[in-house]
Amino acid sequence: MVDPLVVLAKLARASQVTFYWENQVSGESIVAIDAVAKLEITGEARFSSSEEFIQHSLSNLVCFEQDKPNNTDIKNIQPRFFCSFSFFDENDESDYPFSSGTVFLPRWQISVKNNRCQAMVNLAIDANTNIDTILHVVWTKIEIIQSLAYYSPNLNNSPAKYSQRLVANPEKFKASVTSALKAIGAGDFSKIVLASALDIYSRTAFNIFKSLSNLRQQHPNCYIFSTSNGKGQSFIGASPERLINVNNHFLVTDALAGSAPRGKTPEEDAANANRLLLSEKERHEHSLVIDFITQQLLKLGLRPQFVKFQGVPRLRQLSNIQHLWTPITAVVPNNVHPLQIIAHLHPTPAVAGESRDIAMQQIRRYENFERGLYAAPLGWVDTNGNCEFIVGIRSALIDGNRARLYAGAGIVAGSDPMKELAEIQLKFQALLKALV
Ligand SMILES: C=C(O[C@H]1C=CC=C(C(=O)O)[C@@H]1O)C(=O)O
Repeated sequence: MVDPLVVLAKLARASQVTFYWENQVSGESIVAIDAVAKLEITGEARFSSSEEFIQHSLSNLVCFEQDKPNNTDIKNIQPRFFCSFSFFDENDESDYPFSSGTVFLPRWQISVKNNRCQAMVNLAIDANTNIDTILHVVWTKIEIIQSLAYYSPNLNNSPAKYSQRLVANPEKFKASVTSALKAIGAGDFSKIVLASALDIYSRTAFNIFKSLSNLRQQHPNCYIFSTSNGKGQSFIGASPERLINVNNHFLVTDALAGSAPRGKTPEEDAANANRLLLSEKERHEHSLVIDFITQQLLKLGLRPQFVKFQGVPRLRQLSNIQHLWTPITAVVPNNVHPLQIIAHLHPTPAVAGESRDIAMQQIRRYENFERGLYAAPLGWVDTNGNCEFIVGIRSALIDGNRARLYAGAGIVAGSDPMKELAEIQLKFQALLKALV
C-alpha cells in the first residue's frame, strides 16, 4: 500500500505548495501536491472569499472516475480544497511566510482510507491543451507513485544537535499571566489564552518527513498535519482539537479546554484525571468553550447537541497531557457552507478567550510574536460540502534549520502562573521530541 507520507517525501518539491493530513482514528491519510487553482487572501472576508473561490472553481470542475469499485459500499473520495488560515484576520509581521488565508485545489491528491489507496489528478484544460502529452505525464507519475509502495525510507534516527531560545522568557510569561489575572479580577474579561514561542536552531535542516513520521508514532490519537507554501516554509503539528468535521450534513465539533499532565504510573494518571474532572477552575474554563460554540451554532440556525456523562465532560487523553473534552453535534442544512461555520467558530475560547474581541486585543498586547497559523483553522472541504478542520495547536513553523514552536494555556480566575508555565513547557517538550 502506498503511504501518502512517503509520496510527500519523495515527490514534492520545495517550490510546490503541499498539504499532508492524517486522521489516525479514522485511518485516513491524504497528501496534496502542487496547485491547479489557488487563492491567497488576507483580511476579515477571508472565509467568505474562500467559499466564493471554491464555489467558482467547482462550477468549472468536471470529474472523471477510473476503476469504479464493484463494491458500492466503498465511496470514491471527492476532489478536495485544502485550506489554511491565520489566527488573526491579518498578520502584523509583514514577512510572515503564509497568507492569512490560503485555499488550493491540488494537482495531485493521494489518499488512503479503509486500506484502499486512491490517486486523483486535477488538470487545467483549455483549447490548446495536448491531451496525449498530459496523459503520458500523468501515467508516468502514477507508475512512480505505485512503485513507492515498496519504498521504505531510511531514517537517520540519531538526534540532531540544536540550540534553543524562548521568544518570551519564563519570567515575562508568568508576569503576563499575573497581569491577565488582575484584569480578570477587575472584570475586563473572564478568560484569555496566552501563548509562548520557542525557537530551535538545528545544525542541519529539519526533515519534515521524519518529524511527521515521529508525530504520527508519538501522538496516535491526534491529527497529524503539514502544509508548505512553496517558498521553503512549512507549518506542521499534531493537534488533538477538531474544529469541525462535516460528514453527510452531520457536524461534530470539539470543546477542548482544561488540562492536566499524564501520570507516570496508572495510579498517578488516574489521580490527575480525577482532579481535572472535579476541578471547578478547569470546568469553568471548559464550559466557557461549550457555551461559546453552542451560541455560535445557534446564530447560524443549527441545533447543537452534546452529552455529558453523569454531568461531567469526557477526557481526551494524549501521550503527555489530558484535556476535558465535550464533542458537540448538529445537522447542517444545505444552505450553510462549512466555511461559514468556521467563520463563526474561529477563534473559540479554547485558543482566544472570553469575551472574544477583548481577549484578542489583549493577546496582541501580551504576546511578542506573530501567531500566524498557530491556533487557527486548517483542513479541507470536498465537492459535496464534507470537511474536516482542526485547530492548528501543538504546532511549529519550519524554515530550513530553524523551527518556531508554539504553545498556549487558558487563563481564568484561579489560574496559577507557575502551573500555566509548566503546561506550556510540557507542550513544547512533546513537539520538540518529534522534531529533533
Ligand atoms: C492553546 C492550546 O491549547 C488549548 C487547547 C486545549 C487545552 C487548553 C488549556 O487547557 O489551556 C488550551 O485551551 C495550545 O496547546 O497551544
